[in-house]
Amino acid sequence: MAVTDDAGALDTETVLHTEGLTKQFGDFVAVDSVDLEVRDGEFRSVIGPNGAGKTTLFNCLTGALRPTSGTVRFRGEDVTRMAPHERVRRGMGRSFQISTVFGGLSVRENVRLSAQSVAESEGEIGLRRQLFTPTDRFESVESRTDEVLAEIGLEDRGDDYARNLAHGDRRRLELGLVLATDPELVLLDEPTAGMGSEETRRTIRLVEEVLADRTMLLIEHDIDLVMNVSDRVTVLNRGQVLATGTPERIAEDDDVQRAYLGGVRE
Ligand SMILES: Nc1ncnc2c1ncn2[C@@H]1O[C@H](COP(=O)(O)OP(=O)(O)OP(=O)(O)O)[C@@H](O)[C@H]1O
Repeated sequence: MAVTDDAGALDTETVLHTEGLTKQFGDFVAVDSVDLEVRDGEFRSVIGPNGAGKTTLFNCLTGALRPTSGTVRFRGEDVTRMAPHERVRRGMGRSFQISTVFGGLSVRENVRLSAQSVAESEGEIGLRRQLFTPTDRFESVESRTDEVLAEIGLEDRGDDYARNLAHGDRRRLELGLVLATDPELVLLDEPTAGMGSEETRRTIRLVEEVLADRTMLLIEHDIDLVMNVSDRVTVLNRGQVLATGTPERIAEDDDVQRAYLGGVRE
């Protein structure tokens, strides 16, 4: 029987909540009435076979795509029709399969640009911080940049061109760009796409290490990879939520076994 931990589970504070989220391309329903509820501090993975609708769902969450119907709420606020940068400013940080690092800029400049994108102006941290977290933890974009460089372990590489970073360090920098926006919720779309198995494991460890204290929604193709790091796993199949539950329950779920593990994967 399918596990459905999401249903009505609003006991802990909800960070991200989708209801009936649907995206059609013509007659084809890529994301089909998805209800998701991600709780404060949770590490949630969304997995599914090729074509399940994971990236389309991700794009509806970030605002890159407008859903056909349904809602996306962040901290209770309806963000369904909000532009991507507005969501980032509210605390929905995201990272894509495609690198957003500028090779011709220094490591520091890359991080600073990202920090600045959520700041109203130099020396001032953005809307969300002013509204919700009156703290002097980050006095300026510069101090935020320093902090991020330390968090990702690249403080000694700040002046190097990003293009000169080794692959692993580049991954660190990519996560740093997300961190620089000080996200409350981190949305990651297949951060290990195109990697070999060892590098994949290293990257997932890095995600855990760097982003451990944030609420996470990780889109991932590889079911095995997310089992050790996730609090809960949501399985998508043909655009629909097949099951949501702890990794242990998902591993035992018959529907998941059939749809996902039963040879649908490449
Ligand atoms: N812009 C588009 N126009 C038409 N169909 C699309 C479009 N984008 C995605 N699709 C279709 O929607 C379905 C879901 O695609 P999506 O990329 O979201 O799946 P996925 O789970 O991320 O797959 P993968 O693991 O292969 O990346 C696929 O059948 C895809 O062909």
